[in-house]
Amino acid sequence: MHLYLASASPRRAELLTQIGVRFSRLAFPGIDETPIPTETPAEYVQRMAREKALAGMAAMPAGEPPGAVLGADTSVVLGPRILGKPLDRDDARTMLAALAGQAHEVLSAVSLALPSGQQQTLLSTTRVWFRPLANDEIEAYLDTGEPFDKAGSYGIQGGGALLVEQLHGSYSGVVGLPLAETRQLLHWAKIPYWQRGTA
Ligand SMILES: Cc1cn([C@H]2C[C@H](O)[C@@H](COP(=O)(O)OP(=O)(O)OP(=O)(O)O)O2)c(=O)[nH]c1=O
Repeated sequence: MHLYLASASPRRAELLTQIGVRFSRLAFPGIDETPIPTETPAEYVQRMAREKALAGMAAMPAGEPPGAVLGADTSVVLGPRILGKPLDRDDARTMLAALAGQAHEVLSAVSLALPSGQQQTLLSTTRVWFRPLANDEIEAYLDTGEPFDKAGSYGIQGGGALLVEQLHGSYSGVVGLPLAETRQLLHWAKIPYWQRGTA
């Protein structure tokens, strides 16, 4: 069965390519990412991943071969707060100052929808420890431009690696696509990985 990736994130496409999966990217209209006040962060990221996969399925252009659609969502959670992508530099600064010297959780959900209507969603939780950060370091990191399209305002796969002291969980989950869980979903749908010639 063909696989479609319902994501605009270049990181998710790179991670799928890394594990040797053949797929096409699907352009789909954004979904409403507003949290429901009563849902937990774990419920929120799983709902987002599920809805992205379903929106991708609904937006599949007529004439395309039927296939499975993968969607994913990543949020940074600090205490009761869900930190999404920053609105602007001030917002990114506030997030980084809050994360400095603390542990937080990165929740990453991945969801696979099949043409039959079946769908499975899995969640990965990773604990990340940031070292303490001086204000001028936060400004210097903001100057790299890296924080602005990333949940929690950092990218562990880039210069943000220097903010992190320790991690317990899934590195790929922090980057945006938890690969152990993704492999389980691919296996469930009998979609092959470790294919040659995808990288
Ligand atoms: C914490 C962290 C997040 N991120 C990124 C992963 C996601 O792309 C982004 C979180 O936003 P998401 O809303 O999960 O995804 P997205 O809008 O980028 O892409 P999509 O089209 O699939 O909805 O933050 C990193 O790249 N590195 C990190 O260390």
